[in-house]
Amino acid sequence: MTPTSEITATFKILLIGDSNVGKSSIIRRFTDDKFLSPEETNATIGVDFKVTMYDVDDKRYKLAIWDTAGQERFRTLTSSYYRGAQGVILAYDVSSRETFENLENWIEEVNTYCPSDDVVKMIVGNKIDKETEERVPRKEGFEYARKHQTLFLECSAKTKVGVQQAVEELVNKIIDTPSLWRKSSPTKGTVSVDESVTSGLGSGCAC
Ligand SMILES: Nc1nc2c(ncn2[C@@H]2O[C@H](COP(=O)(O)OP(=O)(O)OP(=O)(O)O)[C@@H](O)[C@H]2O)c(=O)[nH]1
Repeated sequence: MTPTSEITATFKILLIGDSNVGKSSIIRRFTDDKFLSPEETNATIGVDFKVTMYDVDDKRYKLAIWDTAGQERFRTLTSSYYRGAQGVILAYDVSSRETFENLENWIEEVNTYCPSDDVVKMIVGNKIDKETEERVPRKEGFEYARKHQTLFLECSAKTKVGVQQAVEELVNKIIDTPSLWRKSSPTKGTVSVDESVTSGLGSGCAC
């Protein structure tokens, strides 16, 4: 595939979920194919984001993936995180039932800030490499996602399993739902993007 350098659209994707479930690690694995050891990771403060390209069907999409703090005290300006987002990944840690149960609060937050028709949601159970008897069964995660009409996948940022698939499945769903991102642009014949996506980029740290 030789995608043109023209960007068809920019998508804003948000990762939310309890502290320590591995949101930053999922993003780092997806964008840099790296995993940092526990000693090397720090809690996210406020919000951070990474920008990466996604090529599919000879088209190029720009992904701005926002990494939000799980810790309440580091969460500020919550409503602005959601502005202009087309996709939200709600992450939990399969080895921590508490983080799974707290999805209820995160779903509520998404529903408060994003009308359900405006955003594609995906629930992701991370850390499947961890062997623990308390593991939240895959079936339970799947059923929960079905109840809330979201996509669902399990993954491990550590071993890489499922990470790329999770992000790509979400993005493909956004691409397949043009009403989420297309603004009519009859004269140019190209897609323009909600300006709040790109204006949000200016306020973050592109590290
Ligand atoms: N075993 C295992 N550990 C992981 C995995 N993903 C992340 N971790 C570890 O879990 C810890 C938390 O990871 P982070 O990516 O910082 O978690 P976070 O959700 O971004 O945390 P906040 O920034 O506080 O919201 C770190 O010690 C990571 O090394 C995984 O897939 N498997």
